[in-house]
Amino acid sequence: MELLSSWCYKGSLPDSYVMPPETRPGDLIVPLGESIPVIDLQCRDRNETVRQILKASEDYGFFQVINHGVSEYLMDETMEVAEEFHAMPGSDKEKECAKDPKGSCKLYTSSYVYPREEFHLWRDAVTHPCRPSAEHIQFWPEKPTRYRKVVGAYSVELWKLSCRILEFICQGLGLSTDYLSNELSQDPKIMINHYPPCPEPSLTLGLFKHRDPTIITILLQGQVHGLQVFKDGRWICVEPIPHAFVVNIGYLLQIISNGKLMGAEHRVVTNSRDPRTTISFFVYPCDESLIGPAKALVDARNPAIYKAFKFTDFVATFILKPDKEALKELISAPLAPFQLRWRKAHPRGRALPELMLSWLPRVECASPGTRLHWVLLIQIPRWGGGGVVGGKLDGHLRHLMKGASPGMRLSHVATESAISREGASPGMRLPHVAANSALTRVKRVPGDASFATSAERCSILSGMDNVIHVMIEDDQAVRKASKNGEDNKIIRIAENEVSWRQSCLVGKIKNMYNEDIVQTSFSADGFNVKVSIWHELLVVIQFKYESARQVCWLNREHWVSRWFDELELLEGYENKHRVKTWILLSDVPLLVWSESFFMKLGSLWGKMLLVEDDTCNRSRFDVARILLEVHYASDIPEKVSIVCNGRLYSIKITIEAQEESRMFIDGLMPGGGACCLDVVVTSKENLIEDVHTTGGLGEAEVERRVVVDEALHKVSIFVNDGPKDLFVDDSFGYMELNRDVGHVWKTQSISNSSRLLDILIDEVSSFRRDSEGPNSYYRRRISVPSSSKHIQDHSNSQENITFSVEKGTNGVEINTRSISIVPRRKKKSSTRRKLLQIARRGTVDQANSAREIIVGSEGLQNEAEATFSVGEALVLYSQLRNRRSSTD
Ligand SMILES: O=C(O)CCC(=O)C(=O)O
Ligand SMILES: [Fe+2]
Repeated sequence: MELLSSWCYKGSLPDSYVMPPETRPGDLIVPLGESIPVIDLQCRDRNETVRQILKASEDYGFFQVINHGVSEYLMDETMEVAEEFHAMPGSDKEKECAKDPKGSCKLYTSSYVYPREEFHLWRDAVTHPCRPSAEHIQFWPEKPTRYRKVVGAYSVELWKLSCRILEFICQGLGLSTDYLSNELSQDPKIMINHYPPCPEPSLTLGLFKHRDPTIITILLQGQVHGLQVFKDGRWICVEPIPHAFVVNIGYLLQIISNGKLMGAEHRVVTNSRDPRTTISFFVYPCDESLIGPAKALVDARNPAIYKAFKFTDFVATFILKPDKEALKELISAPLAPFQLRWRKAHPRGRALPELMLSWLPRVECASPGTRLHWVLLIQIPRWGGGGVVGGKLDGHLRHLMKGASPGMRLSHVATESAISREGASPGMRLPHVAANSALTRVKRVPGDASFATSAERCSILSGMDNVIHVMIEDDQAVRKASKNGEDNKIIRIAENEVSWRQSCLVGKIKNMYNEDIVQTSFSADGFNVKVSIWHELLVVIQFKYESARQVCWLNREHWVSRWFDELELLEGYENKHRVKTWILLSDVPLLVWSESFFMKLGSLWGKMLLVEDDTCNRSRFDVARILLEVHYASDIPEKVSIVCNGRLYSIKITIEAQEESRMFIDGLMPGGGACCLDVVVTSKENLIEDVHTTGGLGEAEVERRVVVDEALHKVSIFVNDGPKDLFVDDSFGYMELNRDVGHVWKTQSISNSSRLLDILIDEVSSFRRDSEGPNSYYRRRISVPSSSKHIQDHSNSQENITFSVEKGTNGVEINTRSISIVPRRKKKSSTRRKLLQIARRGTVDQANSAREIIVGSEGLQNEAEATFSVGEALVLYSQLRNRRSSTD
């Protein structure tokens, strides 16, 4: 093995240096533009430095440091010595590097394994350990004569610099600052690389694309270009900056950080003009050190993706005898079966979600910006029968499912492709999939399986977290990958499996319609479409052909104005769609209680909009409230763990309210979650006083709410109460009433077989005391544009319906009607909760010239009951009307 620098100046590039085409640098002009971050270590604000370093380490795995404290004179001197060393005759270099019988100082060309190499690299290198210097310096070269002195001083300075940078990184990761200041970083080595000018730089490389097998590497790269970093499929040049150091995260730190930091891949290209000499300071662990993800960075949501191993074993498989399979075996954590997250609230109905487990892997797609969501449904035989529904299951996925947990049975896997509907028949005891896999909905039938308690489910689901990567690839790649039996952490989806999205639109149906109506109307217009529910207020409209979608899209004005509030192409919509969500955080340690903490925390899952005043002002510590904008409320975990001062704290997260969510008339969210009104509290004092006099609620239970929006939201309420025949489809009494009164309520049935109705009430109004005394009562006010004629018509009623006249809030006397209802039988369990929810919601007062209907109930002491009564009132009213028309 002859050193490159001994012969390279004569002649052309030998064949053994010509790389295979896919490895060659080819066009050597790598576009400038993006560059790796440059960080000033003299910055006074330590936290800012930490932030910059962490961000660069996450985004690039590379950064440059300036004002790092190492003397420029020493840097220059060391570079001179390095160049002088490589300029010496080969025989001298060999002699200078052979002083240690154990071979600690190594001189080689290309790589350690030159004789076994298929292709050689265009470089020479010398490397030796440098700490503790007393132990090693005796084996270092003595020529050039100042080698030991200068490189010795340089090693000391670089050691100090590396310790500083490691402390910054530890702090940024949330580890103790000395987490890496032990055997993990105690065995640094110097390597001096030399890349002579190369006759054919486009055909060969100075170093292959690689990750350093280090904790970090600090490189002095001199003035000659050559180093390139691979990011997002492109090569980025690392610009030489005079007297800066290039720092990169090594593979080992990637593992210790459990993948949070990136051990970025890089390579060295050569050039035909200038020799290039660089000095790497590799921060290595001691041989026997155990490497593995830091415990503090691992939890249920971030399961360990690596396992612990001995550094020597790593060196053996990564450097000495590179073997990808063996390396993977050595470092990869065993696969947990799959990641499951249980979605608490089903968007469409209370009874539906109970068995629904949503599986929302972190997704990596081939095309940036696309995001796939998977919903996975598991049926557990104990809780309901049923078989496997939808057979077309990705092989990898099926494999993953095996052994999920004894007793579990896979019933249904839905991807975004409409694959799994077949086989499901109405009435089947099948949980319902809707949220993320609109096309797989199976209609629920009353009397579905009885469901397990949440505690049972949670215990089954615990310990099953793992992250699955989903990729979209063309068919060929899929076939190839499955032949190779590739890592089943990656699920490959053939491009054609997702191309159906190109024939879809996504829309928000106007409140008075439902998906069945829209589907019928599309058919009437000659479009063969399938309309499926997606998220809470959205539908996906799938056309048979992309061209049909095109036609509809071009005519969208027409469609939108008739049926939809919004209509969009499906592709890309997922990333755009966002919902506002209030989040309650309980058990927050006081140690971290600050606005900035909450801002940071919320930003983990979406865009932080607001930290509630009470939280900022520390008016209460039992719970903190923040408002977030997220893609999916299900992106928010149920629990988050934070480490502070070395202690682990668990913060409980409750999704409290969601913009424009629907809720049942009893104040419950479909699915049993909390309700979601955004309303303005006009006066806290009033509210408290009012509530006091009802005798039902204590002051402490009344809570001020923050206004989300200037405008008051429309509120949708589901009514699931009332005589069956009146609550079917559009034929029930409400519609009648609405038409007469002037579209007071827009109604919507959810499904043909269901008695759930959706009533949109334009405005929710205040608790209002109408009179003093024992018979005082509170009313719920609903503003509607009503016809006074109609009201007059019915101003005398039997059946407990009475009408009265009141002053409008704008001072104009208008006709209003009060429907008094006999109080319902007292509701048991949830009444108090409802009451609290309503009470918290507070009052709304809005100047409104509209006529008003007040629905209250004498003797009723809470608005929840009154709310219930809306339905009842309407039923009574429509009965009354029916009777009247039959007597007419
Ligand atoms: O010489 C360079 O620019 C980079 C050297 C390098 O990547 C290494 O030594 O691992
Ligand atoms: Fe490297």
